[in-house]
Amino acid sequence: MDSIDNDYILSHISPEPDHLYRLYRRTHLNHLYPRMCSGHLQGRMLAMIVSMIKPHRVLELGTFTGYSALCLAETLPEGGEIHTVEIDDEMEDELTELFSTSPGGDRVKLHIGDALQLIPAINEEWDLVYIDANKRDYIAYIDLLLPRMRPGSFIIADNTLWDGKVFDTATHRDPQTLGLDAFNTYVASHPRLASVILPLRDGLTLIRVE
Ligand SMILES: C[S@@+](CC[C@H](N)C(=O)[O-])C[C@H]1O[C@@H](n2cnc3c(N)ncnc32)[C@H](O)[C@@H]1O
Repeated sequence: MDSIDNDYILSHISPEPDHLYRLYRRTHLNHLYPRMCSGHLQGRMLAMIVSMIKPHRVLELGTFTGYSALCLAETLPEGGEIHTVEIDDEMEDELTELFSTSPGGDRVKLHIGDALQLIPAINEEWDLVYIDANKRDYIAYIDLLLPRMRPGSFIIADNTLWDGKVFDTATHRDPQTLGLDAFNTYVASHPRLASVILPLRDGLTLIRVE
């Protein structure tokens, strides 16, 4: 296989729900760095993972415009909740409006603040965590999360291949690349974590807590 045809994939997977298509377009029209928004393929992957593991308590670090939070909420079992943490307080009004008007949004609890402060402050045990906030802090997130995660729970970490820069840290010495490379090494050798890196979009690591 020479290259991946993204259009082929997108036309042969479950369609993107209308409200998410509109949110993706709005994100591209109104926000800097719209590439941060998950989009169709990754969004369907997140909804699929939730439908497979049926988590009751989900935590997302890094909400941005709410696309992935709504995907995670979509297939939650009855009584399930997703808590999502965003540091940018300018997003609060937009996200509050989005979650109060979107399918599944009533299952999303928004927290504005720094994930490093909020992980210890939210009093829940997590069945699934989606890490997509500050790329320099992924190891710190894992260390704060593990005391609140039982064996058999899962973590998904996004951007773990970082546009391929982690393959060549002699050339790419920026803090995000180094942080993600250190995270990949940390996870691979952690005694409580089993992991697999999927080369999906910017790299998605699936982790099972043992
Ligand atoms: C890649 S975007 C998230 C994209 C979103 N999860 C999605 O898939 O559509 C990363 C977000 O993390 C937020 N962020 C960065 N550092 C953070 C921190 N320390 N705590 C909480 N959020 C943070 C950024 O403001 C940004 O909105």
